[in-house]
Amino acid sequence: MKVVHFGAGNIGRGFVGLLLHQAGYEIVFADVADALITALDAAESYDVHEVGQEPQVRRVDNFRALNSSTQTGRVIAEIATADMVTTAVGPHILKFVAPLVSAGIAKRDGALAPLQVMACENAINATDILEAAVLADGASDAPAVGAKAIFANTAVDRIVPNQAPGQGLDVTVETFFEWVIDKTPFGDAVPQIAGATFVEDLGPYIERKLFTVNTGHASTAYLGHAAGLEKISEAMADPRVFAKVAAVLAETKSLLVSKHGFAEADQEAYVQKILARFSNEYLPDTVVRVGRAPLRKLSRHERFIGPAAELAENGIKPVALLEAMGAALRFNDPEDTEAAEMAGILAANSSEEATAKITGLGADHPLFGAVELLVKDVQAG
Ligand SMILES: NC(=O)c1ccc[n+]([C@@H]2O[C@H](COP(=O)([O-])OP(=O)(O)OC[C@H]3O[C@@H](n4cnc5c(N)ncnc54)[C@H](O)[C@@H]3O)[C@@H](O)[C@H]2O)c1
Ligand SMILES: O=P(O)(O)OC[C@@H](O)[C@@H](O)[C@H](O)[C@H](O)CO
Repeated sequence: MKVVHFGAGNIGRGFVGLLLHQAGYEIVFADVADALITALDAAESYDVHEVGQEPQVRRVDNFRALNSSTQTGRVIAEIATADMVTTAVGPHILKFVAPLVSAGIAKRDGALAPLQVMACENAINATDILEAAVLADGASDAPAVGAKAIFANTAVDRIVPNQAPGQGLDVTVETFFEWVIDKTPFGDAVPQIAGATFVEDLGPYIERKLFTVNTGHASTAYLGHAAGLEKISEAMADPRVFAKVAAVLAETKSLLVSKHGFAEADQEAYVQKILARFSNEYLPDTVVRVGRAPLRKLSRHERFIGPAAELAENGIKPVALLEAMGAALRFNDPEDTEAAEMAGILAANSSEEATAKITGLGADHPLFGAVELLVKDVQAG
């Protein structure tokens, strides 16, 4: 069995690559970072260091690596004969990967079993985004794509920080992981991946993950950054940040319990587990990594506006979420291009225009006025 995996970064090597290796797949990593691809292709193996309680080291081998910007023909040929394509590149990058997936599907022998495509990104239904881009590419018409490939949404959860310089290809990760995959597109050909969970209705799991793990994580990052802290575990050790993050997760918990029918006690246990994961002091994770790309994180259906808008629609003011969003609007990591873009939007627009541009909310939405007040506050300096 062979998988072509786009994105040989943190989650690509430290989670998707590891689980698919353990499931017996040969991995062809495809990435645009030339030094990384050269090193991976020359290596026999790399190690995944799981840190925290019950630490482990796991070895990954049986892989090759290709540069997906300079070796496109070879990447397409690999996809044409692969069993699976996965991605971990970032939701905004899927449109750049799609033409290669589309060409690989077009080249595929119709007698082969359908290619199984899964985008492993932090976004609601990321695989649907990739599928839409593959269809828009037009190398094959929709019935031909439908006959030769199946697309399954997934929710992936494992904290993988940026890796220390000098660590080579090895990856440090937390011990916890969860990979939930929509079972319905696979029919009788559900892949055997130890550790992955296949479910009939993925929607609640994706929202639970994004609006608990990622909402809480981003809140920790922005509130920690505002407090002058560098590491996520340091932010969690600050009682004021911790209390605010816990309050954010109490708000999203109330939404998730009422919307999806998760048992209150189960969701509370999930929240407590996540707070402990953020506090893992063996994990060298930083507020700038977790806070990266604030415009993406503040967009309409993402981890802040998504749950806060639904709470407001239900007549509930999301107080703690709004405080975390205020910190997000002030995120000013000089290395982050979206932070600079956000500062430009805040400087060049009225509060109403900036609120609409950053959040995608309509001026008549019940959350709009409260977010506009945050925007005004940031604009006032
Ligand atoms: N790191 C985590 O804790 C974590 C956990 C769950 C999900 N995710 C999600 O996984 C995705 C990747 O995150 P990450 O932390 O691994 O980021 P990363 O920056 O470590 O890795 C992304 C990789 O994609 C590569 N890339 C960029 N453009 C590409 C292109 N056009 N073609 C092929 N490769 C390309 C980059 O060179 C990089 O190696 C994101 O959607 C993220 O939200 C991350
Ligand atoms: O990857 P992002 O930028 O969407 O979010 C940053 C972190 O919250 C994220 O990478 C988490 O570490 C991960 O989602 C845990 O499963």
